[in-house]
Amino acid sequence: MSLVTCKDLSKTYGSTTALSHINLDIEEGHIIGLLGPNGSGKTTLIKILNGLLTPSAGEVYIKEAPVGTESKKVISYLPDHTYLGGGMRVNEIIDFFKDFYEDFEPERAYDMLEKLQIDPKQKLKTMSKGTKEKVQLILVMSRRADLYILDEPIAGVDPAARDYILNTIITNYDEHASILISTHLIADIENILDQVIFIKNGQIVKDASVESIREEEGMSIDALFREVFRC
Ligand SMILES: Nc1ncnc2c1ncn2[C@@H]1O[C@H](COP(=O)(O)OP(=O)(O)OP(=O)(O)O)[C@@H](O)[C@H]1O
Repeated sequence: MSLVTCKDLSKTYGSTTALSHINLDIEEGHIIGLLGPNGSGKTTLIKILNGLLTPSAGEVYIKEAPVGTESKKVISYLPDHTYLGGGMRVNEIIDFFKDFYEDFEPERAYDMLEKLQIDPKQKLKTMSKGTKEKVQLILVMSRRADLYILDEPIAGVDPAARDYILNTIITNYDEHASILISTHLIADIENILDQVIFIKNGQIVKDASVESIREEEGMSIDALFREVFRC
């Protein structure tokens, strides 16, 4: 089943066109990189998929239904900024997630916290930026969702922890789920991707499997990105 379908989707902010006639299909069982330069429309697209922005034109379906309460239940979303109240302890946030999301599995969250040596009793506001990001990613990946949408998941995380986190991402998701990851850290992440979407000035300029790109272009995704988007 198609997890995401966008038909002729456009978004404008006043006179700025952020997305222009996007047609997109995301199927089950893929890890997809949403890649593009600054201001190309990645966050706008992600916010529309999560119902935080409404399209100016076109249609969006999540599992064949319009974006709404039901689609929010099947998408686990990591935004590009901190959204959790700083005064809470991690274990309190875990309790909150457990009440809020039927598909949240606390034991997975505690297991990942332990591996990353994060104390569940610690308050968020006393944590470093990178640790806070790790906590948020752990929470998002501890749901049994159909679609994970991660907006810049590893930007503030140190390189040693990135490997663990990426490994956690690929080992913790169900084979019927898909993950859409927006990032500028392509070299770090490309080994776990099997599909990439290149977006430029609000338009999709490439939507292909990583395998076909490596075969046809004979280069890494990082190298191709630098070529396509050379300034
Ligand atoms: N609230 C807003 N009001 C007006 N213009 C906006 C707003 N949000 C985004 N834009 C514009 O829409 C375009 C797409 O922005 P968007 O944040 O989606 O890009 P992005 O690919 O996520 O960028 P980055 O990689 O820098 O995070 C840009 O031209 C941006 O200036």
